[in-house]
Amino acid sequence: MSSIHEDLVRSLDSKQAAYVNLELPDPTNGEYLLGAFHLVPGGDLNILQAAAEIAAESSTGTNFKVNTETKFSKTMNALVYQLDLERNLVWVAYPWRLFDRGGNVQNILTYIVGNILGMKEISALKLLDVWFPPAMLEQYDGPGFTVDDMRKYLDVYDRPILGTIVKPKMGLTSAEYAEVCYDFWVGGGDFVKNDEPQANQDFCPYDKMVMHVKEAMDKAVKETGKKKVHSFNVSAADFDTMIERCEMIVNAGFEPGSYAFLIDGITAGWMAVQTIRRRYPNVFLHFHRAAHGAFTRPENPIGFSVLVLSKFARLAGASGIHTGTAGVGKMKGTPEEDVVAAHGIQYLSSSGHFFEQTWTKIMETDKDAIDLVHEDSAHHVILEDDSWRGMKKCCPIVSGGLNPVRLKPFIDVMGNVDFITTMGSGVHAHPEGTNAGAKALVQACDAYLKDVDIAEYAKDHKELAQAIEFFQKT
Ligand SMILES: O=C(COP(=O)(O)O)[C@H](O)[C@H](O)COP(=O)(O)O
Ligand SMILES: [Mg+2]
Repeated sequence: MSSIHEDLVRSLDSKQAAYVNLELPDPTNGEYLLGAFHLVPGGDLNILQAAAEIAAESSTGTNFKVNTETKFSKTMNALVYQLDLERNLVWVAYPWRLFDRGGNVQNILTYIVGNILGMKEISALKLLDVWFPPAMLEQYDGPGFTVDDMRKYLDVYDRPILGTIVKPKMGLTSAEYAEVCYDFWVGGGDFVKNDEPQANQDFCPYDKMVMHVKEAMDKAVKETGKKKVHSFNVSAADFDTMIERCEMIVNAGFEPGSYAFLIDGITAGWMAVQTIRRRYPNVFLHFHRAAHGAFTRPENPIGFSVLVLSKFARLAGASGIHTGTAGVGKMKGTPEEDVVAAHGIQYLSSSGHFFEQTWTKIMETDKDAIDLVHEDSAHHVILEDDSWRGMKKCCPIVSGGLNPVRLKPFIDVMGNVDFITTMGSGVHAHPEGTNAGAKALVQACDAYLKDVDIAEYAKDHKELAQAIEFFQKT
């Protein structure tokens, strides 16, 4: 241990010392969930003292050593096990026996990004990356219905699933709403989502919206001969209403695979996410992350990263989560944030900001399973049979502010096409309207797949030419 670290350890009081072990033999021995935090002390404490207070408050402790602790309770203490003083980074190991049994994600978050974000002892505290041991992954659902299942339903492979959000965000009647869906679908789009606040507004009653969407989808499928998908926001005031909305959709005659359930995962909550995952394992669970910016924006010193949010969404069973456009669209974001998050949830094994996460529940002893694991051409680890052994993939959903002109620039940053893109203004602001907007999106995707520059391709694809003219000038 370096002398600086020895000095810091000597500065700990007896309570703090019980939450630090800079010589923890093997943090990856399977007992611990690991977290890497950026931490700047906020008061008189040095970084190790502050980190110890964080470890205490986010596991078994409080601000004073209590007389009621026991020999066993001390074994549940989180432990600060690594420091990087240059970058103000601290690593904490959480005995995952601390967490509620039965695969409860909100319980973990209550510990590791709960009270500690409010403590006086920090002026900056951000959970940048998290690592789950294989034995822990066994306890969590992971996704049920994946984007691969959606691809099979749509018969769409080797390209992004092309989607939109109906705009205006709110204010259309249910019939007007469904008409926009129809225009997009017959323009060649695959996937339409409710916008994240769409619910049971008096001017667009939920039951009528569902019914009109079904009619529009049937018409579009008949005319195009292609399957279509609609993602319904089922977030609601309470679980009964949420389930009622799900059942309304299930009983409206939609083909299995043609609908997804959208949950505003942060404002509706993790229990809503996991309830839907468990009640409807064969429905694509679409995690919209409205309000995530309060925690994840790169300039926010207190919160957690897009990668952390996305990893927990996969653990909870989201089939897809919005992971951002890496700054190509309208939202704040960078490739280091958004693309790392996207790769962190769509592969079986990937490098995060600080941890290599392998999403297999394969135990070392499960030798026959190991040879099912191999690498694809991009050296991403994939599991031959994406069965119980591996936690299924979670699909990046890429949206905010994209348009046909920005599709290729985003793909170039993303490095693959295995995502769903949902463009709102990028379709409905097209000078010739939604149907032309959809055609422009399809044409931009075709140009990409044919490796033709969109300006070239636009020469004999008018909707794309109009989109370039319109979106490039803005
Ligand atoms: O309605 C939209 C996008 O509409 P538009 O395409 O008109 O911007 C989504 O709610 C944002 O994608 C959320 O952002 P993110 O996807 O980053 O979570
Ligand atoms: Mg939206």
